[in-house]
Amino acid sequence: MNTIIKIKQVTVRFKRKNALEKIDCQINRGEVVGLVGPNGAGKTTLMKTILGFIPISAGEIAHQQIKMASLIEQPGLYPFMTGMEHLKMLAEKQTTQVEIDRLIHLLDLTDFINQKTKEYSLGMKQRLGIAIGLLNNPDLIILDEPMNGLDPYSVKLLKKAILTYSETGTSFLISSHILSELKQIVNRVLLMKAGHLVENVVHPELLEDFEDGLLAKLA
Ligand SMILES: Nc1ncnc2c1ncn2[C@@H]1O[C@H](COP(=O)(O)OP(=O)(O)OP(=O)(O)O)[C@@H](O)[C@H]1O
Repeated sequence: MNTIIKIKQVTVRFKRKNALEKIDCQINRGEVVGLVGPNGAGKTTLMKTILGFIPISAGEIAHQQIKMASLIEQPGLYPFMTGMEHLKMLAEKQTTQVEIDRLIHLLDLTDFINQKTKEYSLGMKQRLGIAIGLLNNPDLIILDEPMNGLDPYSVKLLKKAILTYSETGTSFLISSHILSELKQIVNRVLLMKAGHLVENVVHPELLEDFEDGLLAKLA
């Protein structure tokens, strides 16, 4: 298995509190990893630390030269630019119009892609944000609560996009409060509580059987 990032004994300390406590985990190429835990568990801190936005207090994050993308909170969009203008502006040289059109189709952005983003609903912004994240074929994309505020159709599109891209080698780290929300798409689930990784569920197809026990661990 091709590991693209390895988190070794990572601790993050904010003032007097450890938000992450000796976290050990890894993400493999093409893997969809869920990160589940209650409020304050440390999910966002772990994601921001992997992205290099938060300094590590102890431990190490090792990775090869990989391209990372993220969607944490709401996407930063320019209100007076259209969705298409965003995609064209942010596309790297090697990203073709065919790839842009594929993303527009996959996330069903066609009807509003030429509208200014100030006219977008929350769900439309989120779908465009995910398209932007996937735009330049990152090795790893980190999505913090991407299903928050999405209607069932948008959730379905997002899940399809995740599965499509993971099949061609993109890895995903996706956080959620809700274990069941991730069931159909993840290869593995990391459970976090109070800054600790409490479980690494390698057979998410068994989540159903163990869900009550796992939820009890998070309570
Ligand atoms: N910049 C910061 N300064 C001080 N403490 C922080 C900071 N950011 C996060 N924390 C603390 O670190 C802990 C983990 O927070 P984090 O946002 O990572 O949790 P989370 O699992 O993403 O929670 P939620 O599901 O509510 O988003 C919390 O106790 C939080 O108060």
